[in-house]
Amino acid sequence: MAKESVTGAPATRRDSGFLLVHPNTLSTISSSGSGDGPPGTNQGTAPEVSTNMTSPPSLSHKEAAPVQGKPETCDMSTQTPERHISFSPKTCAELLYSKALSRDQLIHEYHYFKWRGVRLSTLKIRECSSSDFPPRINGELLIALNNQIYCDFSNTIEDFDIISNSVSYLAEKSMELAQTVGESEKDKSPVTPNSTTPSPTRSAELDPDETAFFSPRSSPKQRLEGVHDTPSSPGPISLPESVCLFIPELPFADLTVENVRETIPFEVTLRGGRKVSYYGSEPYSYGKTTHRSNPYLAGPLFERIFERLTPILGSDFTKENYSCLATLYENGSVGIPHHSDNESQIASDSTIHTISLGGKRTLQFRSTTGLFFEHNVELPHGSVYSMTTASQSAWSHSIVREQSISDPRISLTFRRMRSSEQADTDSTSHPAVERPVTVPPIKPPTPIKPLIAMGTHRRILLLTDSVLKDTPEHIFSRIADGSYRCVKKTGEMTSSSEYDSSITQQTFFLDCSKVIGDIIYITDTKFDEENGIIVGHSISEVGVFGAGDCVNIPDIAHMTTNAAFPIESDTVIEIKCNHPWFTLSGVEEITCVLDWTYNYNGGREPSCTQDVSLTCLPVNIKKGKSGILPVTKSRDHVTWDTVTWTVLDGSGSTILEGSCQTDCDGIFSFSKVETAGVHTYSVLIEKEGETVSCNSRFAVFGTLIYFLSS
Ligand SMILES: O=C(O)CCC(=O)C(=O)O
Ligand SMILES: [Fe+2]
Repeated sequence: MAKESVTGAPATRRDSGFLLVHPNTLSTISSSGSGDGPPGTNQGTAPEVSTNMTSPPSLSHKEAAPVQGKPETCDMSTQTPERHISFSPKTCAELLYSKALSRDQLIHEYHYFKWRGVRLSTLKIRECSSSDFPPRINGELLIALNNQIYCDFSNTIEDFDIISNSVSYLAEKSMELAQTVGESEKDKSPVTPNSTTPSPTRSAELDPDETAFFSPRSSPKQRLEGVHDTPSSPGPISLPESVCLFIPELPFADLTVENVRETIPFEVTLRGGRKVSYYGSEPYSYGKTTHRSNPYLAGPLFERIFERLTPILGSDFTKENYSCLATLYENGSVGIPHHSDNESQIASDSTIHTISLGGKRTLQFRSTTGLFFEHNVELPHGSVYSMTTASQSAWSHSIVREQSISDPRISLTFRRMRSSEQADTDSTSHPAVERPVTVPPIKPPTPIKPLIAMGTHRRILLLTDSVLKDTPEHIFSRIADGSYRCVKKTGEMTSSSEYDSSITQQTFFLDCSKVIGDIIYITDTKFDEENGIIVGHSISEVGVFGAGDCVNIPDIAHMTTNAAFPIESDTVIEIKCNHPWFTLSGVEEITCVLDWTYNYNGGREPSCTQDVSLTCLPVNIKKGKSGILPVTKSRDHVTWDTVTWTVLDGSGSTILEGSCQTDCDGIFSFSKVETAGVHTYSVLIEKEGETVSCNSRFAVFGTLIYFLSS
């Protein structure tokens, strides 16, 4: 007996998030419209596809037909099988919600589906923070899987009876198996639980009174047969014989519900309205219910049951070995939810045999691992079905509630229990259900070729060392679509007193981690140590577009990276900042800022008209030092204006010239000046028609300029 509910398992298929996987084509297959789809499934809607996908292999599905000479499978269906499969809820849950699934794996899966041409349209990768990134991808995968991915294939459960941690693996695997489908079914040999040499029943030996429950009847057939089932989901045509078998004919057709009720008291009522009585030498607990050991009732009922079944099921089918849970379902509104009888008190190799009396009810099997299959098996009055150990480890079963049924039903379920001594000496619980779990290796799919990079997967990471609280937003507004989202600021200074000029080089790493299509903008703040002023910001841009398609637009000279271009999408880029006014510290993680707050210049957007002051600024550059020539005053004023500046010699000839927008803020940087040759020059600074001339003395060596005095 199992728990009353299966944690996490959906109540209905419709609710369950079953996954339909069609890895090898996304082009034409739609759901059958049978209503079996998962929530949100676009039934009948062709999924978004990549046009160059190959067609699915065409598969022939066998009609369900009993195989002669061996036990029948459980199939009475004449339905045409659906041409897709789904994964069981457990597998889905493990796959999509497992903590074991790393972020990398999720990203891997994500890209797998992208690569397969599945449009993961709702994922806003760039809008997520690192903490909710995996769930978002999970959600997206779930949607994608539910809606768009189908597998054209049918096979028996064993082949897919795996607990997967990789959708892509399953998808690839299913493609392989799709090629061989059909063959394996044919070759399956039946599993016959406790098969025995039949012997005649001994009912004739019973006291005439004891036979009152039972009509005289012929010997039952002495073998088990596969039950007949109706697949209620796409999947194997028959319920595998390794799951459930019937004793042919109806061994207890002569035993009525009323007969049994006269003997069995059904004193315990369980949740859902089932009434139970328990008999057996060992106690039995399931869910919150515990049954103490309880001797079998004397009298004809159990005597006769064992007499009839032992010859069929095997000599160990005895009252000593087997317990009986008798369950009364007063009518069709009482059922038993999906569960597996996998309690540790049940012997690991016990087949569970059930006599079904009264109203004809439906026994439903669902696979719990690997692919999803669902089978309905009708339980007519007087029938006996046997569930194998496999049925408990890889399947759940339930008695479906059917409101229209008014007849009561009684089931007598026999389990071989482990003895107390066994239980004491063997502390391992449940070998029966601890079947080896094959966790397929996470097999990387064929290398992901990004379908498109630029503009499609665009995410922009802004890395800044701003000495201000936040880097002004407009600094990044040059970025074409303005779609920057993420800003990384570490080691930022909050005041100029924190500035450490001894830091001349720092290295940080930027892990692009397969985020294809990223554009990474790296900003820095220029800080005039001598004057204690911030003189501007700069941006470096790195595009990560996947193999063969990368760009680097270094905008500033003082940042270098180790990255050879093009950059592979999973490259770790090392960026060195080797100027004294940088105070970048390590960048380990990327933080996405969703609620960007503009906090530069007291929140005021700089104005392009008022902020640049064209004045001759004091310059103090010493020999042996690097430095800057401030051209504009920019502590609080940063504009879009383009400023040009020219260094002129005494004769008016241009010695040096340059221009910058205010995001580089009119500076000109020096390398170390080792030798000073003294000359007098003038500097002409222009901005939007305004001109300022500062007559200053500079020492200029080649491209080096050394300021002497104004
Ligand atoms: O009533 C039945 O046939 C099934 C009962 C059952 O699954 C159980 O007792 O565990
Ligand atoms: Fe059960």
